[in-house]
Amino acid sequence: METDVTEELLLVEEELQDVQEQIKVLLDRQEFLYKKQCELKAILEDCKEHDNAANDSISVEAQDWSGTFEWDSQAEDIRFNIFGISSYRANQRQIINAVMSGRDVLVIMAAGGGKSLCYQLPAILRDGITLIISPLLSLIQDQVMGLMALGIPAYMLTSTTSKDDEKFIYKALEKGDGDLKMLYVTPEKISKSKRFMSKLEKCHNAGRLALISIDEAHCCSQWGHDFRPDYKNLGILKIQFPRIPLIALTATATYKVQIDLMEMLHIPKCVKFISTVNRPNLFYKVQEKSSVGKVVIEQIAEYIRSSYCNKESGIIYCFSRKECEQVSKELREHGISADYYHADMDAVAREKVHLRWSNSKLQVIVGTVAFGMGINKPDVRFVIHHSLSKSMETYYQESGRAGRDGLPSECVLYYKPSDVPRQSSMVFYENSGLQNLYDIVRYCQSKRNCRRHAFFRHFGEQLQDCNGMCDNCAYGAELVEIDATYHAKVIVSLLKEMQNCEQRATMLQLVDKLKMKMKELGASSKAIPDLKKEQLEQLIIHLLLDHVLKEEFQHTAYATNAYVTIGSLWKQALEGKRTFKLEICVGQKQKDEERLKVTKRSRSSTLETQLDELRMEIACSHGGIFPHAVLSTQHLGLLSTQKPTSIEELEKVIGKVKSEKYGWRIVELIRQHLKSEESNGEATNIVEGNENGGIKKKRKDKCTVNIDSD
Ligand SMILES: Nc1ncnc2c1ncn2[C@@H]1O[C@H](COP(=O)(O)OP(=O)(O)OP(=O)(O)O)[C@@H](O)[C@H]1O
Ligand SMILES: [Mg+2]
Repeated sequence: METDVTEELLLVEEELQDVQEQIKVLLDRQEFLYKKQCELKAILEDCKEHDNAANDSISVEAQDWSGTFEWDSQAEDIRFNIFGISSYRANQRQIINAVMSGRDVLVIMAAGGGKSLCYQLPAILRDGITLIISPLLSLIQDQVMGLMALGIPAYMLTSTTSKDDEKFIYKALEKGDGDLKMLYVTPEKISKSKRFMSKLEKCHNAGRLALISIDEAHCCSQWGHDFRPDYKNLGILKIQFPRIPLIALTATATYKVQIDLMEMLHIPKCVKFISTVNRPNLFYKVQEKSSVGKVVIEQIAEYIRSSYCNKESGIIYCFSRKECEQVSKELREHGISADYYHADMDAVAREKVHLRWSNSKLQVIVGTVAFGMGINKPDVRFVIHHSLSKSMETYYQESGRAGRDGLPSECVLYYKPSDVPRQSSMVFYENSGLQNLYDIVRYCQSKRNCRRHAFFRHFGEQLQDCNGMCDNCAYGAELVEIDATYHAKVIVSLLKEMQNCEQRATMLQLVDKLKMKMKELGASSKAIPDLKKEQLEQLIIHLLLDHVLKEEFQHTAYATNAYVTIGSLWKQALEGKRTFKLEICVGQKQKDEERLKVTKRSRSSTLETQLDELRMEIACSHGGIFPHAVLSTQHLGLLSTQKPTSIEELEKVIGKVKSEKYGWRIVELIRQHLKSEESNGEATNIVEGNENGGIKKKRKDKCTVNIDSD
């Protein structure tokens, strides 16, 4: 009798424990939902307020920013002849028109979308000085150097500014002396320098303050991913200079961040331009990662060698500082020009690596997340993630550093399930850290769904066509489905047993135990296939995402360990109420040829390579400006197909300013190229000189346009 009661008591206690666990899961969920509910209610309130505000100014809001404006032809002239940009990208023209009309503007445009032009062009068009606030010295230096190279009087007032320049700037602000069009400062200048603010005030009172631009504006908001306390004080600008148009720009801002920005910067009636998060030129791919480190490096090195033999620039993101150093060392051993960048290095060493890479003297930078916002290089052709990022948002931003010039580029994420616990033990204490991580894990585990669609869903945007620009759309893997319901059951029962003995297991330990258990059970038949280690890991992750399992964490003196235990829905698996399928890749259709077809724009001729070398040489001899400030990669492509041989022809491709500055070197190189082509008998062209020193070309090849300079 007593034993019966004891047994029943045990059962009841077990069930109670079970119920308590489920309650805990539900309470966690409840707390999460309450938080979400509060956030959504706040947003709804803001929406109502903004709708009311918008109704007040409905006549102005209805303005068509793509219409005709008095500054149109002057703007076109500056766009082409100064910036060398042949046409506007989406929203650029409308934004410029809104700013020129004196409106406050909020711009949300993906990385590389061309936000700088949206304030730099009006800055040239408008009379007076434009003040630009940017968070990082390196970003400011890049911008000022690029603008100076175009002959635009742009300056910065930072800790690195010389006394003479400082004097010049203050005089220009106070008295209107000297030629100053754009002034870059960090937010600290606004919040900490009374002297600067008083000079700015004088500039404004004399009617010489034309425009205020706040770049990387998400730094204002605590809800953004890169909050900077000094950005919080920028609200003062609109209070002190209410009539000066203000443009705030950022690559990503959730609705909550947008509302926050408008409030903090005091621009409630701003015109908002929100562009898509889509980066159509980026090819997204998830690559199965070997569990052997050396194999991964070999694969990455081979990928870079074969796909980017012209030393096109790339970034590799690693999980830890140690891994960065290791990966870059091993890549060098494989003949890849690579170096590392992380927060443990001193600022000078970091800057040196960054500069070598920006000048294309180093092909690959291997960095941690510390290698972030300051990256301004437009021609990054590939971003490889050696391990997965901590969220979809971080991955979007990190991978988005590829292809800022709009040309085809690749984003490859090397994924293996055993990388998940490494990340989860870092993020579990963050607000929604695990949920965010599991979102990107879902992205990695998916072998069928469009990668691009995952981004649209994440950012709450309507789905757009991928155009075959992700691995799953371009060459879907050949998959077989394996029924892993039995394995799931064994996993749960194993973990239950361990729980009863107060034992725990990491994912790797669980896989080992599982392999032994399956052997014991004699489970290796057609119905119950023998799964490999990686496949079992994949299944465990699948069960984690489905709440059948969950992760638990324990701090030790050296690290935080992640353990796998049973999750809220463990019973469904144990009782076989749910089937679990595992998708296994058995091959990929024409893998690399397909990828290369969609992403590679092979260099059409040696001319493009020669032009690339020339732009580097010119960059060096012009005070170390960046090669892309001399000619963009798009320019290289255009020049090598159009082959202009006179300054007049060249102006039609790269605009007047660049032609005047670097034109003869470029024209000379193209002429030499045409001559050597002719003497090698490679070309079918007849090339002859004309009296202007230009070269008349009669071409048979289809990609060349006939332009005669006389
Ligand atoms: N209309 C255009 N046509 C061709 N290239 C353009 C155009 N507009 C801008 N670009 C080029 O695109 C690249 C990225 O522009 P920009 O630096 O302004 O991007 P961004 O939106 O500020 O990106 P990020 O968020 O990364 O700072 C630059 O090389 C720029 O010259
Ligand atoms: Mg920018």
